[in-house]
Amino acid sequence: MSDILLSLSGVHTHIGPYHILQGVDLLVPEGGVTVLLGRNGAGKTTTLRTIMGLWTASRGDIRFEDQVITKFATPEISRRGIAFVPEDMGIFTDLTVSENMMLAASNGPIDEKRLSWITDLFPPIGTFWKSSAGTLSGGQKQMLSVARAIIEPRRLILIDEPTKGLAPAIIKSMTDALKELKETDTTILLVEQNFAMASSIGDTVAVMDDGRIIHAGNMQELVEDTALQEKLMGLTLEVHQ
Ligand SMILES: Nc1ncnc2c1ncn2[C@@H]1O[C@H](COP(=O)(O)OP(=O)(O)OP(=O)(O)O)[C@@H](O)[C@H]1O
Repeated sequence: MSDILLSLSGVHTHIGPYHILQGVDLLVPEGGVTVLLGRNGAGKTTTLRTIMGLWTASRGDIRFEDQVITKFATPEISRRGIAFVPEDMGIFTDLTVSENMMLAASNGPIDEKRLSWITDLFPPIGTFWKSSAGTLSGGQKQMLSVARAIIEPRRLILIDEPTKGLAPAIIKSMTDALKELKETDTTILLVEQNFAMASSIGDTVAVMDDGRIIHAGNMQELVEDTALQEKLMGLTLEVHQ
């Protein structure tokens, strides 16, 4: 079995008076892609935000590598090598693509070799380097958002629905880029509702509903087990095939 890079055990998160995560148990093995599936409102984004310290778990433990990080502040979590690509992409639309990238590089100047790898991965980053990020298409903004997150090497990247609202050709470019990223030392925890995309890239899968994980296992097993798919799909998943 692979080593576990990140684990959540019995994690509860309250947002104001609302009890959103109700005992999340999740294991993210080191290397490859873990996909988090589930219907709208299941708690996927809240799970990512809780890992990142943007919400603080009211109960339970989050362990990253050999440390409990549950109560760490977001900058500390980020320093340990976890990056977050939020659903709204979090880019600065008034700044140029290059300024967006420079601001994302917290350890000083951008490493040229890494930047050239990133522009190979996402060609629009190079093409529109001097353009305002606000003028990019939805797919290009999404690419910029992922590019910012990986401007420095990361141990783990949390990506929230990177294909939402994108055209099929752009979904393919994004999927190809994430496949290449997963061949590096970066582990990916991906929230994705597009099962065709999720199953083409995922190694392990967890399905959420009502603030809990209701299924966890190998992605290939879920792909082959149509009865289980139907049971989970009926409950939670949108299938785009
Ligand atoms: N800031 C907030 N204040 C109050 N309730 C919230 C807040 N953020 C999320 N929630 C609620 O928490 C629940 C889980 O939301 P979350 O965004 O984690 O779900 P999700 O699985 O990511 O769904 P989606 O695919 O729609 O983003 C929902 O019922 C949502 O309304």
